[in-house]
Order: sequence, then C-alpha cells, then structure tokens
Amino acid sequence: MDIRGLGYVTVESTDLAKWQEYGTQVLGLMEHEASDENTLLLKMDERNYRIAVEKSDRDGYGASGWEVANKEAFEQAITELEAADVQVTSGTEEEAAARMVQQLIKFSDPDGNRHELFWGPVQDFTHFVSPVGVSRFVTTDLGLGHVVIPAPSFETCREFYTDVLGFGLSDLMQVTFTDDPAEPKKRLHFLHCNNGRHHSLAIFECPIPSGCVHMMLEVEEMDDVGRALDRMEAHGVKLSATLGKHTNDEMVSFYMQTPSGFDMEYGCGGLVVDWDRHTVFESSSVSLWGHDFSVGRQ
Ligand SMILES: Cc1ccc(O)c(O)c1CC[C@@H]1C(=O)CC[C@]2(C)C(=O)CC[C@@H]12
Ligand SMILES: [Fe+2]
Repeated sequence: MDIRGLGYVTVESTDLAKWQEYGTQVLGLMEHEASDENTLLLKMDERNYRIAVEKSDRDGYGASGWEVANKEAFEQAITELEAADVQVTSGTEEEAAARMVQQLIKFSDPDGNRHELFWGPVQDFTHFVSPVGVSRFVTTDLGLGHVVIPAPSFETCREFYTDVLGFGLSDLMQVTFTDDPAEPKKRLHFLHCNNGRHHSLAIFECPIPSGCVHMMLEVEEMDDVGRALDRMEAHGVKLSATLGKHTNDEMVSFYMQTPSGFDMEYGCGGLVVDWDRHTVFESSSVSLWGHDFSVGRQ
C-alpha cells in the first residue's frame, strides 16, 4: 500500500464553539467557509481543511484520514485490505462530499482505532491566512503532522500497520509515565508512510479513553511556537508538557490540552528523513532537553 500522508483528521466534540475558539485563536488555524452548525472545518494550508471537528455527544478523537495518490492506488489499497480480511466500508457520495474528496473508505485497526483512506482532495487553493498571524504550517507532501494512537494489543496493531498498511518503522522507545521503577515499560513505535516526515503515526501500548495520545502540528518558524505558548496562556488552556526537543525527530515542541481530551503537540524543525539512508534505532531518552510531562499530570 502506498500511503502518501496524513491528509486530514476528524475530531468529535460536544462543544463546537470551544473548538472554534481553540482552533482559530490558540492554534491559529482558519475556519473554512463551508463550516456549519454540525462541522467545524479548520484550514492550515491550501487545502480546504485539515481538521474536521464534528458535533457529537462525545469528546474525543475521530478518525485519521490517509491519502493515496490516485484512483488506482485507492483501488489497490481496498484489494490489499480485503485480502488481509479487514472489514472495509465504502464512504457514500454524501460522505465523500462532506470530506471534500473523490472517494473514501472506512476501516478500523485491531484495537478499534478508526481510519479513513481517500484520494483526490478538493482544493480551493485560497491562501492560508492565520487569524492570529502564524506565518506557515509545514504540510504539503509531508502531510498535516502526526498522530499518536493507543494500541493495547501492541503486536497485532504493529503488524497491521506495517504488513497491511505498509508503514515503515522509523524508530522505537520504551517509556514509563512516572518515576516509579516498578512501572512496566510501554512500547512506543514511530511509523512513517511514503513521505519524509519522521513519523505520521505512532502507536503506544496503553489504552487511552479519548482515542488519541496527541496529534502534532508543525509551524515553520520557532517564534510561532513561542507565540502559541503565549496564546495558550492567554486563553487558559492547560499545558501538558513544557517546551523541549525530541531525540528522534529533533522537533522543538510543547504539548497542551485540546477541548476533546487529547493533547496537541505544537512544534517546529522536525527532521525530514531520507529513508534509503536511515537505520532504525531505539531511543532510551524522550528528549534532549525539556518536555516535562509531569506538569500535565498536576
Ligand atoms: C518521544 C517522542 C518523540 C517524538 C514525538 O513527536 C513525541 O510526541 C514523543 C513523545 C511521545 C509520548 C506521548 O505523547 C505521551 C506521553 C509519553 C508517553 C511520555 O510520558 C514520554 C513519551 C511521551
Ligand atoms: Fe509527537
């Protein structure tokens, strides 16, 4: 399977007004004009939207929208999913119109994480103009960022992503949440699809009620990371981890809460990897400096 990138994500929210303030005033995204009372479409580049927040009776993550190059790749993906006995649901014409794509399918991983796969996004090519002055988000052929999702059935999920969806292992970690030496280590595997972003997906060996550990958006300028921290403060949004620099993808970022119960990583300077030259490694430390996750647990 030839997945080119994370094209969009969907989020479920009981309070779209909260997400509208958070999305536009804290993250600095644009609201797309096709938004209505049931769906908030947040735009971060020339695409119409990258995050679709849907009105729901639940707050949490929705689905990850994976992009393939064209109809042939789309049909090939369906063939491969069905050969692997994955239950695939075709999106209706209405669903494709709502997602602003030519065609989409829906399926879940062995732990029930929801995915969509599509080709042919509709793009109006209007420029991204941030309501709060963010200069640019790093997207294009790298996709919108990354998402970390729970995979309690770790081995089965890992095989699903590598053997069925065709992700490659970028590197791996074994992490603990606390300083308790008795806490068993949990596996965290970073996976890439067919682009240079260090990881578009990571799977974490732990159940997470919101359906997502965090998602990550990358900005081009470091000052926009600092300004996002200022806006987070100003809007009373809770910090989940302090500013820091990751060992594996070299990203400088911080983490904050979203209105849907998972975290948002906001960063700059992520590595673009040449996979022909890369060798997989295990990092025994999360960050070169910073990223104090204990602030989020207080
Ligand atoms: C370690 C790491 C490398 C690159 C990233 O983009 C990235 O988000 C992380 C951190 C992942 C991870 C997390 O998101 C939830 C809290 C975790 C499990 C920790 O407590 C340490 C690593 C953290
Ligand atoms: Fe991350």
